[in-house]
Amino acid sequence: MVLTVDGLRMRYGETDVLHDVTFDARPGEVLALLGPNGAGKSTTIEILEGFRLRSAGRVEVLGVDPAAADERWRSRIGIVLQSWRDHGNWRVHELLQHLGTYYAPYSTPTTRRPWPTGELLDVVGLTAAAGQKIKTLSGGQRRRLDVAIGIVGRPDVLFLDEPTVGFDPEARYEFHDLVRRLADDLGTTILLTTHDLDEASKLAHRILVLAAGRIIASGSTAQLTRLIAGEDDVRWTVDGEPFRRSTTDSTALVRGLFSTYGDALGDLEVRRASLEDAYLTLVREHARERDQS
Ligand SMILES: Nc1ncnc2c1ncn2[C@@H]1O[C@H](COP(=O)(O)OP(=O)(O)OP(=O)(O)O)[C@@H](O)[C@H]1O
Repeated sequence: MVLTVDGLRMRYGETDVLHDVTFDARPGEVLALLGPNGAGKSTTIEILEGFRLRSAGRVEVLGVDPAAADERWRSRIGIVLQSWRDHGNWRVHELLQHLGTYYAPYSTPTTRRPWPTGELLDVVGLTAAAGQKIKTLSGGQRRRLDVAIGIVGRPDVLFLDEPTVGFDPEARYEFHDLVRRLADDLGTTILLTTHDLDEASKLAHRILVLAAGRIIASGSTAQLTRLIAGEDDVRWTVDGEPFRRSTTDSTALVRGLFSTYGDALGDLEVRRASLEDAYLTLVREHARERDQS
């Protein structure tokens, strides 16, 4: 396993913000951590990055406890922080070239470090902005630079905290493509947090839903949507009069409608349950249970 998290707990002062969080990740797996504000996503990711000391539990990243990790371990970890604000007067390619030098001693025959600047600029779509000063970049270009900084050392594990905030649709599409290539072609294991359910659904092999410091569900998009009963929303008209029903078996319902109404049936619409429905149901049910206990 590339990531192993077992019984992770985190307490700030008197408040427990992570209770018994357990999950793992295989090489090349993309995991998305979803959850409402304050659920503990950033805290979890910061513990895995070695930036926060946990209160209890076992955590291993590439077989090493991040709390006791050395520079060699750090050279294999990529982190995309919220936004790079330093070095405004540096040019994009200069900064990447400079940061890349830190990784050179950790190059191996199988993983050449750092990523050559020209290739990296191309991969993140910043070739045209290579000579620009960082302070002149647009918000989206800055975010692409953040991603480039995160992967300049060709990490084995990449942590992305809300990576596409502020991206336009094209930048988002390209970023998704990049994440998929990192995972599929290079075997990079990726843990990302996002509030964008569509993003989680497109990118992640597995989604972990975190609510109030606990993982309340995990699985692929299809598995999570299947967890929720009474999901599909079916609408139709009979002689112009509208009807609507929720059902777990829309195929059987539609078959019945055709046999009962034949040609009088119109405007048939079946809306499959989405990850959003599943997510909202899970989080609301969990909040209700907590309020009752
Ligand atoms: N340094 C800190 N000291 C005390 N409490 C903190 C600290 N950092 C975070 N918290 C609390 O821990 C809880 C989890 O916060 P965290 O930032 O991990 O959530 P999150 O899921 O990333 O939220 P968001 O979606 O809003 O980014 C919150 O209740 C937050 O107020």
